[in-house]
Amino acid sequence: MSHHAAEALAPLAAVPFAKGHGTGNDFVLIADPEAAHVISAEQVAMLCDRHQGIGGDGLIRAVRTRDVAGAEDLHRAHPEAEWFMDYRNGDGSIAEMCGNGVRVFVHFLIDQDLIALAPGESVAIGTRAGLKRVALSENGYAVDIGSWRFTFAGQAEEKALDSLVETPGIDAARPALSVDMGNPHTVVALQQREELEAAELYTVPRVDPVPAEGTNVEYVVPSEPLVEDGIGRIAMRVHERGVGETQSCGTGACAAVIATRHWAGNVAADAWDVEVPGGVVRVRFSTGDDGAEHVELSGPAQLVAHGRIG
Ligand SMILES: N[C@@H](CCC[C@H](N)C(=O)O)C(=O)O
Repeated sequence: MSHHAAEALAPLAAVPFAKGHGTGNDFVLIADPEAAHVISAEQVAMLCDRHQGIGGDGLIRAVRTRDVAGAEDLHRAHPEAEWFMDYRNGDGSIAEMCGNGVRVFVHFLIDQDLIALAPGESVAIGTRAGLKRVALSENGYAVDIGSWRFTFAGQAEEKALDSLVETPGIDAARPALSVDMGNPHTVVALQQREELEAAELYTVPRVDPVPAEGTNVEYVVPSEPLVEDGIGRIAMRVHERGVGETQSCGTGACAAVIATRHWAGNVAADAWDVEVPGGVVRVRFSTGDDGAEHVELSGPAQLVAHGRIG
């Protein structure tokens, strides 16, 4: 670690952390039950650095919802959501939501004895994209991501749909749909598996026009057949806003299924398996208590290490 990094991280010296992942989307996790730590964007970027830090696609701080500035309404409306997922991308920027992250977050809360969760129960978690319920499932953890909408640069749904994305390694711009999952996504339709493999995701893809809040970009290819035994199947790679290429993106997988279902017309699939470089996550649709279509994401969550900073 450089002298500068050591100095910048000094206020966090000896703070315990865990390292975890969900299908290879990896995170540094810090429990902050007393809201004692202000972690700057620079400190997040240093901790997430894969060469000179712990390494991670993002950093997640577990803090009580009542202590989060900006979460007052959420706390009032849902006092049962004791814990808040304070999520930062690897570059230190703030993201509203992380589908893989919230599963790993709940696993971490259990690991730290901050909550207990029995099969059949769910826990309410505060996020910048609102309340999310997470339950144990036969597929690891399942989170109700909530409702979604097509979006584009703040326009209404009817005008929302198309954009073009240029990517090194792919010979021409490809059509894309922007989907708001609480955080922004642009899903790019590729024609075959070879294209998915050829896409070079070391640089930020050129999305035209660029959505106002920036975007995560998912590249998707349908399996053949698209639906087998009632399960839809797609393969996906992702370039995450504030990170770069990652091995998985949970909200991105939900957006990828929504876009694929739209492109494919009426698809009779109860559930969808999304193959990502780090594994497989499952996406299901249901009608929520609010009458809107909800998206459920399920998949594994693992902790691989515990340590102390500094
Ligand atoms: N990997 C996440 C999404 C993390 C946030 C994203 N990079 C953003 O800026 O919106 C997921 O699993 O959903």
